[in-house]
Amino acid sequence: MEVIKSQSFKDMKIGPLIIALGTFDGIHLGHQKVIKLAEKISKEENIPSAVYTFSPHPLKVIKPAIAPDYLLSESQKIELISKLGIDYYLQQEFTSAFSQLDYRRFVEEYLIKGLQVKHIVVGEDFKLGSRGMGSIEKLRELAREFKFSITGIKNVEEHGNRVSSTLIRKLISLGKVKEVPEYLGRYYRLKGQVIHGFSRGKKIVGYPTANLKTAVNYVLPPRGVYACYVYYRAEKYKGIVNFGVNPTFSNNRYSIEVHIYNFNKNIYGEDLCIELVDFIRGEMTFASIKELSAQIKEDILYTARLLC
Ligand SMILES: Cc1cc2nc3c(=O)[nH]c(=O)nc-3n(C[C@H](O)[C@H](O)[C@H](O)COP(=O)(O)O)c2cc1C
Ligand SMILES: Nc1ncnc2c1ncn2[C@@H]1O[C@H](COP(=O)(O)OP(=O)(O)OP(=O)(O)O)[C@@H](O)[C@H]1O
Repeated sequence: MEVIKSQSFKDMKIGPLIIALGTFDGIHLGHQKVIKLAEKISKEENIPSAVYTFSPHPLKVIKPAIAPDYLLSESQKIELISKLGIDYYLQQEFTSAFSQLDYRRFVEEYLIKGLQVKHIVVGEDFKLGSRGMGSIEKLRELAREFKFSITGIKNVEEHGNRVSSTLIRKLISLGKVKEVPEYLGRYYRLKGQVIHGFSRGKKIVGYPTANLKTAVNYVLPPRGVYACYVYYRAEKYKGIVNFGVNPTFSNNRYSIEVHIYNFNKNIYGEDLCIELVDFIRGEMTFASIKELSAQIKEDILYTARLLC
């Protein structure tokens, strides 16, 4: 898959293309259906496929106060889209000027004249352009005028809920990580680099932990302990991760730290990916380090049985 990032795809002569359009933070079950259909049409018509997406998240520019944190880093998003067989990843830099572009000009100048788009796939309630004026009905009118095709996919739902990035963010922020795969299609994954903590884990508490500096500002679950799988250099391990400020100690600093089972390598500076499987307990303040260590021991035994 070719990755192209640009402020304007107006003059980018890479078409004709079949595109899936949207923000796509998560690549959840709804997104996957949209992208897979674009890929299928691309094969049938023998025209390359593209995912046309925006970065940063449009709300970071339009309404920063309510802009969400991310479900995916850029590299995770690119990897997932590439696995769906798409030919081009087109990342539109979402600037304030771009946010004011109305949907008609965007379609005409960027998609039709620029990229020579032949078919657009979106969700049926997708809204495009300045103030979200470009509904699927409006896009259908433009499709007739500019002679391209458009497919609006019926909402993918699970348990009566429309699958959306917003819903998945909410589940995570409520600690309901176990329910996430039903909408996301996989466990929620956070990627990061192992950095130095206070070096208390192994020496004082008795359990070594890898402190993670995340690749992006991920949506975070409530402070506490979670069962997880850990990926290190393509190997999968069981793990237990603590999100919090370690209130038992006085020098508080927010950290994401994971204890990997049966593992004793020095991995400072290396990349890890953790998959959140289940909530174990909230973060607690212990009267002594001995009590904290005893609780962690119990957490580790309990979590080992839970992960298979
Ligand atoms: C499974 C697990 C559970 C933890 N639970 C708590 C907790 O409830 N309260 C707390 O103060 N610290 C908790 N910790 C954090 C320890 O205090 C932490 O590992 C220690 O401070 C090491 O920090 P460092 O990596 O900065 O050296 C937990 C750590 C792990 C691995
Ligand atoms: N559940 C779904 N079913 C079908 N299509 C969907 C679904 N969710 C999103 N889409 C479509 O996938 C594309 C990308 O979605 P986008 O990221 O913009 O929205 P979203 O997942 O609903 O996120 P948010 O919750 O932030 O609105 C859009 O075309 C959108 O309409």
